[in-house]
Amino acid sequence: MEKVKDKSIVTLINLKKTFGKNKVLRGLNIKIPEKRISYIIGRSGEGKSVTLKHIIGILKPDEGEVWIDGVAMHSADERAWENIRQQIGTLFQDGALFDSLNVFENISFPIQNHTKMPLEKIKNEVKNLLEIVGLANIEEKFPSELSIGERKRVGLARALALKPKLLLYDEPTTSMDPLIADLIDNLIQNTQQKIEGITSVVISHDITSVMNIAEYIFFLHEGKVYFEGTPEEFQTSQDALVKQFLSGGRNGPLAVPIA
Ligand SMILES: Nc1ncnc2c1ncn2[C@@H]1O[C@H](COP(=O)(O)OP(=O)(O)OP(=O)(O)O)[C@@H](O)[C@H]1O
Repeated sequence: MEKVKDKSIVTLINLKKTFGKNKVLRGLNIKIPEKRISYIIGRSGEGKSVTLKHIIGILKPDEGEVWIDGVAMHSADERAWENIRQQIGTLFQDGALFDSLNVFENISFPIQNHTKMPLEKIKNEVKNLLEIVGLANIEEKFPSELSIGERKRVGLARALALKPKLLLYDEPTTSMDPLIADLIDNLIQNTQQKIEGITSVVISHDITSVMNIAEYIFFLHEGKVYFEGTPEEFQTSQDALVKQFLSGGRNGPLAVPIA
């Protein structure tokens, strides 16, 4: 299989994706740095989720290249995608837990599906995963008995179950009150610190979270990366669009405010 030399875990090259007349990605270039927390940000509808879906292979590009961990996924078959997806943990907006399964069954689901680990070991593993996300002794509970924050934590524990190299968060703090948003920001940061070598990618338009915890930022606009850099570079940018995004204001080149 084709390999690249660079060490970025995800590289998207000149990615193009159109739905009907809607040109969503128009030549997107992204190189996600390894072992850091990167944010992909931008206005609603700019293609953040579409980008994420290309990274997990739910969507295929019309044009362009998707490289994951050195493998050319744009020319890969479904089997190769299944293999690579085992290295990717995804935390969807609502945690995406199975309502009819308890916490133990939810977290152990990927382990039971993809490994032959004996039950006793799985029990230990689930306990460890719960510990990483700051929970204990809730294995028997069902999702309906959990708070939003707990559901997110359980979703994260499940995303971590197969020890992924890459962790994707889809709008983790959207429509959360500021206290829960803070808690989730801490969770993202703690997870990054606790799991050696992991790379985190967060899709967000929550500018507070971005500035609190991003180590690197990609700002999408009109189907491309309009600006990329560290939070400091973002904050000191004199670009009118970047400044408007930061302030969330109505005044600036963006016709509609951000959030
Ligand atoms: N499967 C699809 N079929 C048709 N159009 C789609 C599909 N998926 C996304 N789109 C369109 O692509 C555009 C970008 O959507 P996307 O969900 O990536 O935006 P976003 O930047 O994540 O926005 P938000 O912050 O609101 O979630 C939208 O206009 C959306 O309607």
